[in-house]
Amino acid sequence: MKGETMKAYLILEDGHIFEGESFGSTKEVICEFVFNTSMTGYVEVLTDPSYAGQGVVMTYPLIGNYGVCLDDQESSQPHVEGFVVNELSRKGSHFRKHMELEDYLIENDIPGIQGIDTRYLTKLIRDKGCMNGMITTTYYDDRNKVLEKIKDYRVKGVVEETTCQKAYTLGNGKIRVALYDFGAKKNIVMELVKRGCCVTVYPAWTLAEDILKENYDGVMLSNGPGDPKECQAIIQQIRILKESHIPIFAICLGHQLMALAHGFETEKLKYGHHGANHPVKDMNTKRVYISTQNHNYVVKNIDKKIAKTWFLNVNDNTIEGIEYLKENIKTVQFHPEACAGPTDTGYLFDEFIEMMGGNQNA
Ligand SMILES: NC(=O)CC[C@H](N)C(=O)O
Repeated sequence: MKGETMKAYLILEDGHIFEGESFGSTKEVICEFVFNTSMTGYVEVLTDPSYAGQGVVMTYPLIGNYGVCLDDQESSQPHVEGFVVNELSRKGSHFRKHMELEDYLIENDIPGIQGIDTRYLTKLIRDKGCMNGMITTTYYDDRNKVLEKIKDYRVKGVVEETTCQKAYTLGNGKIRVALYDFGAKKNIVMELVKRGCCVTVYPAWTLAEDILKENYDGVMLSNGPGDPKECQAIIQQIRILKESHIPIFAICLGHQLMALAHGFETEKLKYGHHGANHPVKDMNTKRVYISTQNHNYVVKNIDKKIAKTWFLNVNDNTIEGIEYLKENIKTVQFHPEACAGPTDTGYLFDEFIEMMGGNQNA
C-alpha cells in the first residue's frame, strides 16, 4: 500500500530468501526471474510483452527517478509479473511524467520489492542461471510447501496472452506491411510507420493464407514471450509464408521461429541477454553495434547451405542475426526498434524497406 511500508520476501527456487519492502501491488506472484542491465528505460522494460511470465531484477540501483510517462509504454500495460529493485525512487522528476512508478504498479496490480541487494542477486542468477521465484508479503513458516510450488512453475501459453485480439492498421504510407504480433513492442510499428509504411497488425493465430491473399509488400515477425518451440502452429504458418517468397524481416521471437521453420534448433541460455548494452557484430562489415536485448533463447545452429550468420554477440559468440541465402528473409535476435536504448541498429528497418523494393516517398 502506498505510503505505508510492508515487509516483502523474494523466495528463490534454490532456497534463497531476500527480505525487502513491498511496493506497488501486494499480491503474491510466482514467475521466472531474470536480470536487466539497462540504466534507464524501466517503463519500456515493464511494458515489453516478451517479459510475460517473468519477473525482472534491475541491476541499476535507483529505479523510478523519472516517474512514468505513459507515452513510453511499449504496449498498453505492463507484462512483467514482478519487479525487484535496490532502491525505489518514490518521487520521480521529469517534465513528461504522468505518475509515480509506484502508482503505476498499484494501478496495474504488479508487485514490487525494494531494498534488495540486487548485486548479490544478479551474481546468483549469473552463476546458477535464471530461476523461478516468488514475491510475497506473507511470511511462510513452512518454506518447503511454497518451494515445491515455485519449482513447478513454467512460463507457458504467453504468446496467446500477449498478442492482439483483432487485426488493426496504423499509418497511411504506400508500403503495405503485415506485422505478425506475438507480443509486439509498439515501437516496431512506429519505426515502420515513420518510414512510410501502412502496417496491419495481426493476431498470432492468423493463417498465412489470410495474410498472403492481401498482397502485402512484406511481412514482419515480432518479438514475443516464452519458449519458441512451444509455438508449433505458428511455425507451420511461417513455413507457408516463406514458401511464398514475400520479403520477411523478423525480430527476436520472430527470428527464432523463422530459424525453427527452417529446421534449425534453439536452446535456452543460462541467464539470457536482458539490457541495453549488448555489443553485436555485423559479420558482413565487421562493425560492432550496441544493441538492446531481451531474450533467454537463442538459435543454436544453422545450415550453412541455407543461411549465414549475419550478426554475432561479441560477449558470448551466440547468433544474433541470420541472412537466408536464397530467400528474401533477414532476422535479428536483438531489438533494432529499441526505445529507450541505443538506436544504432535502427537502419535495419531501412534495409527491410529496401527488401520490399524501397519507398519513393521516404
Ligand atoms: N524478446 C523476445 O522476443 C524474446 C524471445 C523469447 N521469448 C526468448 O526469451 O528468447
